[in-house]
Amino acid sequence: MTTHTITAPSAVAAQSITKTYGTDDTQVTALDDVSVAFHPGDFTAIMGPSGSGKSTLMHCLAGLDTVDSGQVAIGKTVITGMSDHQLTILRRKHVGFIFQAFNLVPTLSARDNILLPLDLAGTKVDQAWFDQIIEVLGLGDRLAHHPHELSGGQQQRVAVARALLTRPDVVFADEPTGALDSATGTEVLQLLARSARDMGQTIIMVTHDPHAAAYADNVVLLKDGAIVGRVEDPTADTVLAALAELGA
Ligand SMILES: Nc1ncnc2c1ncn2[C@@H]1O[C@H](COP(=O)(O)OP(=O)(O)OP(=O)(O)O)[C@@H](O)[C@H]1O
Repeated sequence: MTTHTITAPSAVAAQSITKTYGTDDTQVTALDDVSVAFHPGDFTAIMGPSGSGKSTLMHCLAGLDTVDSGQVAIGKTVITGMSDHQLTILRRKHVGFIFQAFNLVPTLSARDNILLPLDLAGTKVDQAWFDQIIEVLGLGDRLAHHPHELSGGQQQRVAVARALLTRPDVVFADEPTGALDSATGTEVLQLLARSARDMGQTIIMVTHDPHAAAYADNVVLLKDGAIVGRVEDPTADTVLAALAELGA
């Protein structure tokens, strides 16, 4: 694999990325010359009105979608221009995902779901790290259970464990509490905040919920495919005010 290194100490960085969908009069500029860097150990929320480009940005940063121009780097590796195969391998080792719908494999136990990315990457489990994550997430007595035997919150904790186990450069969380009741959602958000604070995990979370964003260290605000602001040390109130200013 050909890799290029960049000097910036970012976990993830985008340099002048542009992404359009469609052609001619149906053309939509989903991302318009976006540059942004996410520092190691930071928990960042991406917010903005519907259609502002949040999902597109996350997909481009994660190497799930290509950019028209500009560059994306994960860790020290520029991923722009990589083949699908190269991206798949890179994602297995360097990126974790947490989705609203959990995306667990129904036929596998919680333990095997958590170990799946390591198995796919052919990497040996770091048992001490596994034990620590399981303890922090309170999953010790649930490891033999299958997803349908777990509550929504437990399933999402399994998804969080799966995302953290490879010690990825970055975890992308897409509305991770969208399918959870508010108490369980709070628990998952606290775990994410803790994994950033205590484990140095970089987390980028797309959310519509100002209360969820308040668990992040900072919020990046998108509008019409461009970054239009940031909220540092957000609270639900400061995020709501910033969104109101955007007309969201
Ligand atoms: N596959 C696609 N084909 C055509 N247009 C698309 C595609 N994906 C996204 N878009 C358009 O790109 C723009 C940004 O979409 P995106 O899904 O990134 O926004 P978002 O902020 O995540 O929205 P939401 O909050 O509603 O999920 C929108 O105008 C959308 O219609």
